[in-house]
Amino acid sequence: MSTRIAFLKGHGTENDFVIIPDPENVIDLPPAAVTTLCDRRAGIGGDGLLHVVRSAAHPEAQGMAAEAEWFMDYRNGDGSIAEMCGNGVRVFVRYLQHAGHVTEGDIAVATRGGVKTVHLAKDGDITVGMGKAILPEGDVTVSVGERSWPARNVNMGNPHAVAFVDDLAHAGNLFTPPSFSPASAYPDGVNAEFVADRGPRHVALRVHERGAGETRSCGTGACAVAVAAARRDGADPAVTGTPATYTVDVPGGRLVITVRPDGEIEMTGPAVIVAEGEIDADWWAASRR
Ligand SMILES: N[C@@H](CCC[C@H](N)C(=O)O)C(=O)O
Repeated sequence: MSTRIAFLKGHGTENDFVIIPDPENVIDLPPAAVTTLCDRRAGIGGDGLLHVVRSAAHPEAQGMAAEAEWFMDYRNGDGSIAEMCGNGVRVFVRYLQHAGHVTEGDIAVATRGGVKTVHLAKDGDITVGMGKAILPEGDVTVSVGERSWPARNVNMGNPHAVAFVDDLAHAGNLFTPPSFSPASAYPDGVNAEFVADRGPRHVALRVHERGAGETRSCGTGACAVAVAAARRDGADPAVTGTPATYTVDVPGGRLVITVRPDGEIEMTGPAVIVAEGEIDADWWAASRR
């Protein structure tokens, strides 16, 4: 492996990522390397890492290579692997555009949550076909400090627990993860969204992400929230036959989510490349000892 490793930094509604372009999948990225790169003091800093690999070169994506040239090998900032990242997939495609790998149009991206179609315009916001949500049955309670709320399970490829609250401040500082009852509800961990109403079809959320802590946004989380809100509001498109569009404010900006009668979900939001550079070879070598 060459010691010259390129990186970029990007964000989507301030959910920020270290981007490591590695088309042929030759860079060794064990969890410790990911945590070091995502460290905000000793590394580059990010909620997660987007490892950009050709699908044909990655064992987890070879089966999707005929449909999607590129695989988003997404890692959480703590080094763990997640199935999907909604903000990440927009930033991933913004990177592909920046690098000249794709131009405007519909871009298929392989993820662990399946192939996603991303609509890319020359500039402006990016729309992603996020697929359908699964709503596992089961009563779950989420607690922060002295407060508890019922939570709705929504799986967007990755797991979410959505709780409607009167005031986002009631979720506390979220320095520690919320707790769940039953404690066995999420054996693989969960992303927890706390949601407050802002107006008709307009909500705001805070999120505690599995593998990252509180972040400024979560794209899959915003989709999970729109699905849960539509059910709560009697606007479930599967029942009404009419699409439901929700504006979801996150601490880092705004996402717009549309749920269609067939269950397909579209997410629209920004994606920004902030910087690019080269990782210092000595730092990289020392950080891996
Ligand atoms: N921020 C992401 C979600 C990233 C993965 C999540 N932390 C998990 O472990 O499932 C998004 O924008 O969807």
